[in-house]
Amino acid sequence: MSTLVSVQDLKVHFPIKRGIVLDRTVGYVYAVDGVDLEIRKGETYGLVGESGCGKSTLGRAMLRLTEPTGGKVVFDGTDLSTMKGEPLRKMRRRMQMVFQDPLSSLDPRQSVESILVEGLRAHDLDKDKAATAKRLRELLSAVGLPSTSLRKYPHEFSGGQRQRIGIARSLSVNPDLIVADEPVSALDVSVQAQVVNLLEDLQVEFGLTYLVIAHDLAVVRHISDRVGVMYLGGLVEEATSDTLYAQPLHPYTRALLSAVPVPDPELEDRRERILLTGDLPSPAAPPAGCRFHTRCPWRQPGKCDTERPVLRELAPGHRVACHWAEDIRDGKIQPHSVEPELVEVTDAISPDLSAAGPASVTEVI
Ligand SMILES: Nc1ncnc2c1ncn2[C@@H]1O[C@H](COP(=O)(O)OP(=O)(O)OP(=O)(O)O)[C@@H](O)[C@H]1O
Repeated sequence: MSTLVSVQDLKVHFPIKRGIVLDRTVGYVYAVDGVDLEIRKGETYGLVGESGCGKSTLGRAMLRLTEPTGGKVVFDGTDLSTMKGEPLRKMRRRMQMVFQDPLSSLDPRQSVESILVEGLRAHDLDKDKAATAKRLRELLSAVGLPSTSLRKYPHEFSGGQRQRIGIARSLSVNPDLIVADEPVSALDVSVQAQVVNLLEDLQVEFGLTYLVIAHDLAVVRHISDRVGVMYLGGLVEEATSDTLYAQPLHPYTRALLSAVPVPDPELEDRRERILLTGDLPSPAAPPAGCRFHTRCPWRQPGKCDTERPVLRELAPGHRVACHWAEDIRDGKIQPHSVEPELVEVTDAISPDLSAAGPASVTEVI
């Protein structure tokens, strides 16, 4: 499979401003801090991690909806980082986004017809009236809604139906890539599977490539060919879905998966449970060395707190950013309890960090 998107050392650092006219930069939120990944044509790449680890920012920076601070995004052979104006707008047609909350991403004052036509108009695809009308009917039928929906407004639909409208809108311009940011987490569990199945059917029908962002490991496992795990702005592990769930190697991935119950009672009894201590550090003051070392049950004396591990390939297609991944895999080192470290936050940057977290351990396990 050839590569559709290549992300190289991507960084998004949001400045923390102070002063009466916010003219002083007193620090940065390192939301995405050096991510390398590739998404292949036709695949579904799942991105998981705790709230605030930078998943949405990475997705938005890939589409240049958020301006990267550094690094490159190459889309189908073209470097997006240097594109501007009309060429960038044209390229955007090929990359669309589906959002978490369909109610807030659809304008309540617009009918479904005008929501869909607006998407087409943005890319000059609404010139022929008859062709547009036909396209709208096709789109609704593709997402399983009747053509009578065109005259209705978002509030007249259920959550699942609204998400179908959001999906139809993103499909309207014939994209190659869809970034779906928590596409089912705002929906009732009973309709989540229907929307996931719809996304899968549409992928086959229209030859789509997906980046699915989710905190729910079960959703990601079900839908993804490959999965990347993020922690504090960096990718810590990446593998095929089956490998990642069967043999997680990074301590953080192990902790995340150890929190997921297994339906088989015998396996459930034997399930490894790793309790992470301490809060997720602030992305404005990430720990030195390995970002996970302050909470890592496998942490060793030496380089964990001084040297940031690179993402390296341990087996074909299985990349891990941990100094001790082989020893963990071979059972040469065992988890131990971790004393939570006090992370110093200076007064200059602390008040604004409420938006940046912290997330408590209970969100992980
Ligand atoms: N526009 C912005 N300005 C400043 N900080 C931001 C901005 N957008 C995101 N952040 C911060 O960047 C970090 C990463 O946020 P992001 O939304 O990408 O994480 P996430 O993993 O998608 O979390 P969630 O699932 O809660 O959305 C957070 O600390 C967030 O507060």
